[in-house]
Amino acid sequence: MFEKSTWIKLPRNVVVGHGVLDRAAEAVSELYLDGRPLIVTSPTPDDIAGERLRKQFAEAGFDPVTVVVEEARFSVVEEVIATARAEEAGFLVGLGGGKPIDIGKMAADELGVGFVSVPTAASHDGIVSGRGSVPEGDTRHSVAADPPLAVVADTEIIARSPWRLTTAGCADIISNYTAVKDWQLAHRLKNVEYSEYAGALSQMTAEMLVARAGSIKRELEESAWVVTKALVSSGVAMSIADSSRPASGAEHLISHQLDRIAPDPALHGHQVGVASVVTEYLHSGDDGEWTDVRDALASIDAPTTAAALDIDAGTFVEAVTTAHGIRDRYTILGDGVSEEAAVEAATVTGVI
Ligand SMILES: NC(=O)C1=CN([C@@H]2O[C@H](COP(=O)(O)OP(=O)(O)OC[C@H]3O[C@@H](n4cnc5c(N)ncnc54)[C@H](OP(=O)(O)O)[C@@H]3O)[C@@H](O)[C@H]2O)C=CC1
Ligand SMILES: O=C(CO)COP(=O)(O)O
Ligand SMILES: [Zn+2]
Repeated sequence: MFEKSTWIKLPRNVVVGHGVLDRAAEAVSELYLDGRPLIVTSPTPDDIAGERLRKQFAEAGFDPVTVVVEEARFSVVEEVIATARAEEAGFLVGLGGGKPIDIGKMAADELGVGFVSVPTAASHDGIVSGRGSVPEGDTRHSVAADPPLAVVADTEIIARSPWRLTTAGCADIISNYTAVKDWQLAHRLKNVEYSEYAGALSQMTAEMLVARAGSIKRELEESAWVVTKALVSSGVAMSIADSSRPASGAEHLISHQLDRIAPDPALHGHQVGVASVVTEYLHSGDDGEWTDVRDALASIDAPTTAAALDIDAGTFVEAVTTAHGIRDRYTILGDGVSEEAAVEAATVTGVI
């Protein structure tokens, strides 16, 4: 008897482009959400776009309220939930980078209300995905949450955000190459469920971004367009898989571990990018494709070494040798990479 079933949760309206912030109320109106919006933002995005969003919602009859968050912590998620209840918010809008978007997404999920993502930076695929991540204690990797009902990504605003945030978003996408390899490996060795559609979409997203690396330049708004579309596509792959597997393998485990042990971790996308050079080497060896991953990162101006992350060699190697233990996710790290092997891989690839 055929017993398979699937339930794919996707954003309904994805609006990307120059000046689309002014269409946020229109995108939200189409969702038939009830009640007032609580805008969850952080100081800089609030300065850049808060007033424009509030005015627009007010003119559309939405009566918005705002909460400004400064840190990504569970206690802040609880504070946002309390504010949403006190203000009788009907839905939440995350305005900013990954921090306010994740907090808004997780609070909305807990409250059982709709969530709309309005990214002002394209720093990783969490701005469109059904994952929430708060860097606290042992839960550094993400937890499932409903994906945004709508994503409104204004490339004019994103293009003006710090360049390193955009290159981090690109590197998060480039890491999909090794994430898919890890997923396929886990499928072969551990019978982990694998989705051909999600795997192919994730890999193609990385390939398309690399093919368009020539358009990814500091001064071009097209960079914001290319990376945001790729982040949406990667988010869809995760939604199809109902897991972050298509976009998160061993390179993400290493980055999550760096977040725990490095005195001053770098941006998520930059860390996963550098780690994927090493995990690609572990997958395919000396003559393998690690140089392609490194060159792809270099082509979009992302770091390719631990030093460029401002992380010392010892800390990087420690992350590689201990990352397998932080999550029940089989990858090329297996049940642990020895220190010698980690040093060898990181040295041959020029990461340390
Ligand atoms: N859900 C997921 O799958 C993932 C989630 N994450 C989470 O995302 C967060 C990191 O994301 P990231 O985007 O780097 O974090 P932030 O939201 O902290 O943004 C990074 C910085 O950029 C500033 N900023 C945002 N937009 C603009 C803009 N347009 N112009 C100028 N400055 C701007 C922010 O200002 P300000 O200081 O005012 O906020 C902040 O200082 C972490 O909390 C991490 O846990 C990371 C990876 C995956
Ligand atoms: O960052 C992500 C995908 O790019 C989310 O992955 P995690 O589930 O490892 O947090
Ligand atoms: Zn990521």
